Amino acid sequence: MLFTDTHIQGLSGDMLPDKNGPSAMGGGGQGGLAEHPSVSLFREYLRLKTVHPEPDYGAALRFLERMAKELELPMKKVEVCPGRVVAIITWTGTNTALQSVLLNSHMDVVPVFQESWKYDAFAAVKDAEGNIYGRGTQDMKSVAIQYIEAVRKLKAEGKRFARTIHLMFVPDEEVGGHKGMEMFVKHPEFQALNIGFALDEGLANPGESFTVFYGERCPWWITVRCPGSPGHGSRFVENTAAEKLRKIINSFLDFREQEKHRLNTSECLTLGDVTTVNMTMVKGGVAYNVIPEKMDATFDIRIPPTVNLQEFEAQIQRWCKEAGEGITYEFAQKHTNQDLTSTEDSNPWWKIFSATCKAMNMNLQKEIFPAASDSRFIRAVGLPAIGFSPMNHTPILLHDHNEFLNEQVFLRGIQVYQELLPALASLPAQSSEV
Ligand code: MET
Ligand SMILES: [Zn+2]
Ligand SMILES: [Zn+2]
Repeated sequence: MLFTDTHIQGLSGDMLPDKNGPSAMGGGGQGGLAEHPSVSLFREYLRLKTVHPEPDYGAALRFLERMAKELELPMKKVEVCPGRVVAIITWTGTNTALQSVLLNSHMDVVPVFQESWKYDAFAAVKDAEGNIYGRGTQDMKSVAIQYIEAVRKLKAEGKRFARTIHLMFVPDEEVGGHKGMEMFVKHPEFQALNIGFALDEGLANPGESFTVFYGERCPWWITVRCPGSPGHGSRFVENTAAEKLRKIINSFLDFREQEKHRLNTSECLTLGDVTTVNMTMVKGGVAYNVIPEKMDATFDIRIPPTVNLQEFEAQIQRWCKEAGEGITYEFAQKHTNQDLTSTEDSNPWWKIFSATCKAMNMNLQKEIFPAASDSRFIRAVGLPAIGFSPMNHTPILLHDHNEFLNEQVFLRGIQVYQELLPALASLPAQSSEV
């Protein structure tokens, strides 16, 4: 469906919460048309520097407090560890005995290489086509604002649903979630939310379809350490670290080549169905003419749910053994839960989610999420979760230079949640709940 100017204006008119609401934050717009207040709000959130390595979570939390106030909903803050706060805005349902719907988003974003960007990555510049540039436009500040704006609209219409809806904003997803969702799912406050189903981030789709994710690859971040004999750089020293490192790199990257070939020669495979391996750091050495006593290589490996993880680790052990004496490895990230969320009609949450999308003429492509999101921690505690960011006709640019999202695609996403939330939050009581 396409927006017309009238339609956008119509939406904006009744979405103005008050004079001090997001409309006051305005920011131009094209061709003399006032910018939609939801777009202005999105751009404001993009300008908050929640970027690693030192995200300004304070700014994000102040922003969210303001949102909760505007929505007239309570916001709870749970400090999972020092300086790491999870914020939850709750719209309580009429039947609190029922399980709730979780709308999750992370507040943090990854760093940028500013020299390679067309615009300041934290200025949220909008070009003449309505493309909004900024770190987090796709990953995933858009989704956070879409949740908020959909709830704002539904509340303004006087709606109320049986099930409670929680809007959750978590820190540190981009650095592994250890001080964020991984900790929070074990917290009593998480249990207390009584969640039945979760939505979290997905990926853009360049075509007309929308991609939805029912599982994820397991991220393994591994550093392999190769010890060796030191000596003068002019000699043929035996047992050097570099010789071992070369074999390690060859084993890992040969496997990378095989998997790449498998993906490229099979029509039915997507990135989420094969194992990727990338060497992301190499360390070692002190001087030109000193053979070092150790060298390290770090790999980012993503393993699909179909792979046997014990066998995969045994393969890594063989590679290390074959490369020489004394090689060790350690993990900075080793997720092992391979649970999937059912996309059969026997899963009532999936059934209502997919039927609601279908009713909006949205075509869904089901895939395994090739990267990792906080959904993996939600699934690991036994809850169903779907990764979904309503962005079609959009190139996949997360973590990339010039990440952008078009304002019309963004606004359409709010309408998508305006349909999805009532459907999910009105799902009748299930036999497991009574
Ligand atoms: C492995 S932790 C997740 C960080 C980020 N979302 C990624 O996929 O790289
Ligand atoms: Zn993300
Ligand atoms: Zn990311």
